[in-house]
Amino acid sequence: MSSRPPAVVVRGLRKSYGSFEALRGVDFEIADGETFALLGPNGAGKSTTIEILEGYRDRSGGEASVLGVDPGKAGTAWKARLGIVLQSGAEAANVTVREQLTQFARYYPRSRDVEEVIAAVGLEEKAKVRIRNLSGGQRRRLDVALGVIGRPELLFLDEPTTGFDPEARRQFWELVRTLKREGTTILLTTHYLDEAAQLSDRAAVIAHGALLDIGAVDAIGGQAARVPIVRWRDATGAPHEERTDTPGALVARLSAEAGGEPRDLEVIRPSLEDIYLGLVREADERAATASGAGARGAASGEEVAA
Ligand SMILES: Nc1ncnc2c1ncn2[C@@H]1O[C@H](COP(=O)(O)OP(=O)(O)OP(=O)(O)O)[C@@H](O)[C@H]1O
Repeated sequence: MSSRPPAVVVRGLRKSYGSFEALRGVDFEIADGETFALLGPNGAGKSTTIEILEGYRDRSGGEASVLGVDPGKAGTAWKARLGIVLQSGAEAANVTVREQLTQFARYYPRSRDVEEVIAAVGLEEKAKVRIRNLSGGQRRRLDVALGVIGRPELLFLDEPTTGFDPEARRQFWELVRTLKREGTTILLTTHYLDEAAQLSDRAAVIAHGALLDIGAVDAIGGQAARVPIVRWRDATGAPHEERTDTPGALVARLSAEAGGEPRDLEVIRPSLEDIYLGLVREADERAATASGAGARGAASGEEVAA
C-alpha cells in the first residue's frame, strides 16, 4: 500500500429510487493499490454503489471521490483510467474475441498487449471465434479481458466470476493477483465468499442499503464471531457443541473423559461465509423488527419515521 491519497472515498452516500432508499448513507475508503470487496445479499445496494462510482448513476446525496474526481462530473480522460466489468456483460457481437479486444485496446493510451490478455483469461483457443458463439462462461472471461485491456488504475469487478467453472475461477484469481502486484486498485463484488477471502485486503458487508461492518477480511464480524466451534457426540450419541478459544484443551479433556477419540469430533473455524451469514441474518432480523414496529405504528395511527 502506498502513501498516495485513497483511490475511492465515499461519505454518506445515498440513493433513492422514488420513495425506495437503496443506499442509506454509506461510508468507506479504498486505499491506492488495495483490493476491496463489497459483500452483501441480492438487492443490498452493491451494484448501485459501484455504478455511482463509475459515473453511470447519479447519487441522491453524500459525497464520492474516485481517483480524486467526483464521478458525477467526470469526463472521458478520467474514464480511461478505470476498468469496468459490469454485472451484465456486453452484447454478443459479430466480431471475434481478438478483433473486439484489439478495437478496445485502441481507446486507451497505455493498453495491454492483446495476446497477453487473451492468455490471461484463458481464451487462446477462442481468439478467432465470433463472440456470439462463445459459451456464457467464455463471454464472461471476455468481459474481464475488456475490463483490464486498458491497464486501469482502478478496476471495478461486479460479480466477475459468475458462470466460471472452478478452473477458470482459479485462473481469474491469478490474474487479479498479477494486477494487484502491478499496483491496480480493485473494487470487487462477489457472492463467492471464498473468492473475497482469497483476493481482498479489506471488505465491507452491506445489507438494506447500509454498511454492517468494514475491515480486514480476517477481522470482519469481530473476534467473538471467529471463536472456534467444537462438536462431538457423547457415549449415548447425543450431539454437543461448544465455542472455545482453546479447542485443543477441550478436545484433550473430551478424549480423556471418553477414554479415546470422541465420537464425530469436529473443530470448526468459522469461515468468512459463516461470519457473513451471521451478520446478514442479524440485519434481516433488525429490518423485520423495524418494519413490524412500523406496521404496528401505522395501524395505531402513529407517525412512523421512514
Ligand atoms: N433503476 C431502479 N429503479 C428502482 N429500484 C432499483 C433500481 N435499480 C436498483 N433498484 C433497487 O435497489 C436495490 C439495490 O439494488 P442493487 O442492484 O444495487 O443490489 P445488489 O446489491 O447489486 O444486488 P445483486 O447481488 O442482486 O446484484 C434493490 O432493491 C433494487 O431492486
